[in-house]
Amino acid sequence: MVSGPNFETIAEARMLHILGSDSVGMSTVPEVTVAKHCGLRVLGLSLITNKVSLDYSREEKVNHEEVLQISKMRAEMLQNVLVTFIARSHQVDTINNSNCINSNAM
Ligand SMILES: O=P(O)(O)O[C@H]1O[C@H](CO)[C@@H](O)[C@H]1O
Ligand SMILES: Nc1nc2[nH]cnc2c(=O)[nH]1
Repeated sequence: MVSGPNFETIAEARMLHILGSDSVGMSTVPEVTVAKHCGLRVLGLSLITNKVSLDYSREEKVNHEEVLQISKMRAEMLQNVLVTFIARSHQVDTINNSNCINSNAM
């Protein structure tokens, strides 16, 4: 994680890569920290929107417009992932609750 608001420099990206990072973001970790502080259970999902450059000779730079564009392109797919996840967790809860009722009845 980098705190932003700027994207990581190539040196920072290289350091993160050497430390074993597969991806980098700005907001997930602070959001999870606040959510846990408030006693919430958290499921983190990250959409990877762009490549991070590790190479000084690479011309392309990360930009916020690209992040927004890819996010818009993937919004429906993410919505489907979430709807499926919520529906399946509800099924698991229902099965777990019915097991509790059955075992209580014995
Ligand atoms: O940490 P993530 O969700 O990648 O968010 C960061 O990425 C975007 C930068 O384009 C900004 O919205 C910033 O908050
Ligand atoms: N730190 C960081 N956050 C991002 N959020 C979206 N793309 C990026 C990125 O390349 N770096």
